Amino acid sequence: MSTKPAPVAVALDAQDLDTALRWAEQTGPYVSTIKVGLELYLKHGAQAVQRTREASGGRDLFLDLKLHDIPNTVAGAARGVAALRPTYLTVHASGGAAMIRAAVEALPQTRIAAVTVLTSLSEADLSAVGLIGPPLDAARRLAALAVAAGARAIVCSPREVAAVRAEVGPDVTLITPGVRPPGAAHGDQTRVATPEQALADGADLLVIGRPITGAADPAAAAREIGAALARWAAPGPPKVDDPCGDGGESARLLEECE
Ligand SMILES: O=C(O)c1cc(=O)[nH]c(=O)n1[C@@H]1O[C@H](COP(=O)(O)O)[C@@H](O)[C@H]1O
Repeated sequence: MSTKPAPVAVALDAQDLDTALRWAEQTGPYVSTIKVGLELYLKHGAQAVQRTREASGGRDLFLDLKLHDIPNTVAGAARGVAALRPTYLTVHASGGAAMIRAAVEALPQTRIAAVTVLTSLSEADLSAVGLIGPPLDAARRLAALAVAAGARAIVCSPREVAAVRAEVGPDVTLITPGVRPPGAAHGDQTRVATPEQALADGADLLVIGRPITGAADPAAAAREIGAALARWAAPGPPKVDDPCGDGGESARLLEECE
């Protein structure tokens, strides 16, 4: 059993601070990072960040505020959270180059992470909002734009991470939500893959919420995911789980065996 923190950001998506604190404490030993997002931050603010970080044992902080506004406002918002010293802060890449650069310049010690195409959106959802074509094309285009504007991290679906890696090179941190262990419910996520596949395709950090926090025992769930990733990283086959039980033929994407 591995107890080394896995490259996982556990999403503490709760409105109840005690619940978030419990999750942070339970999962902290097994994950590298805690993610505080809109649900917790808007209800409890900076104290939720400080307290969950403490409860996690001082894990890295991924502050997921998905800023998306004019450059001046985003710069001000980024400066407003500077005291929290987040490792990562998210902005929407579709806010454009000037907005991304404003965040980067406002918070030079933080890796500004540009969100490309939300993992909940299908190709049909995208075309309904006027983005015609496969999500992969938009993700690649937005990632290139964001990195050129100074973003040092990109958030994308694990389905697109290999193409995004090819686009932005080795030095950018690639973060993938939409990660589901074999058999886990997808919920509102559409473009998903397994933790092992996401790493195999080049992800540096996996964002995982409900498969951990929705488990009867979040500590055990986080530990199990970490152990599976450690097994995967160990030398020798097999390298990718076989959730379909077909010898790996359709192991690449979970939906192919559902
Ligand atoms: O920026 C994010 O973290 C993010 C981007 C994205 O495209 N999709 C996405 O699900 N997320 C976040 O990742 C987490 C995923 O949670 P689960 O679906 O419960 O694993 C949530 O906190 C989302 O806000």
